[in-house]
Amino acid sequence: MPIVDVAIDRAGYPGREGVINDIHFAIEAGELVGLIGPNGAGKSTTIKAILGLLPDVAGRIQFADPSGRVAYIPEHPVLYDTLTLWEHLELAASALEMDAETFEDRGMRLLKQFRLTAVKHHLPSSFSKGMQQKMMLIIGFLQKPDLYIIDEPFIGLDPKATKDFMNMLHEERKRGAGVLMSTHVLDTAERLCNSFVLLADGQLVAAGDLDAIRDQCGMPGESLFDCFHSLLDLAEPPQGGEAGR
Ligand SMILES: Nc1ncnc2c1ncn2[C@@H]1O[C@H](COP(=O)(O)OP(=O)(O)OP(=O)(O)O)[C@@H](O)[C@H]1O
Repeated sequence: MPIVDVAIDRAGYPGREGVINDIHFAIEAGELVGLIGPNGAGKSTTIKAILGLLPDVAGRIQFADPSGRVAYIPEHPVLYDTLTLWEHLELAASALEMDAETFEDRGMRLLKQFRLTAVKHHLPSSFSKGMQQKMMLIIGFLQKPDLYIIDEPFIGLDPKATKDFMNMLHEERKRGAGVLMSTHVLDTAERLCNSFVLLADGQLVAAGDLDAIRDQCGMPGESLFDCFHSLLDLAEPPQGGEAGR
């Protein structure tokens, strides 16, 4: 059984119930699934549905281990103005009921890997965007979860940090963790993800590995970027002007 089997028939918000419809996919152990789609396609709504944050979800979201851990790393950092970086990690560790020795060891190692040891006792509210994002990633890695759900990790990270982050994620996948990662950076997604879920206008447009996506748009050998745009054109014919008539 996959780490999570997502079968959302319909989900949305109070007063806007059908934002996403018929979104079905699974995340297997060790998989990195890219959640791709234009602005407003329903990526964050899908993530919220999986996390159980929406009041009404028609369908079924089934975890292999219902008591397993899910680490959600949001696109926008969540910071406490008066806590230092290390205190943020301590807060996360205490919520996870992690023992002090494991926390100290893992926390220090992650600070080193993300090159933040020197600012351990600084306030993250004074950090750059990328440094704040690294802190959120560290909090995610601290948990060693069964499933990572990561919302757009690449925008704030510099190339070195991106590489370090991907290496760490690779190690976690070898351990058996699954990853769902929403991103607009399609060339990076093409290199890293072994499977894709393409959304447009709240619907699943295509899903599977790159070859399956290529088959679905009839473009063998093409890039994810080109397949994605071809599928979007099919899903949403141009509107207005001559083309829309
Ligand atoms: N809290 C909310 N209440 C009502 N509608 C919402 C809410 N959040 C999002 N929506 C609507 O749901 C639709 C999908 O939005 P969502 O945030 O899931 O898209 P997205 O694919 O994550 O977009 P982006 O790439 O811009 O982050 C949009 O039409 C948006 O206006």
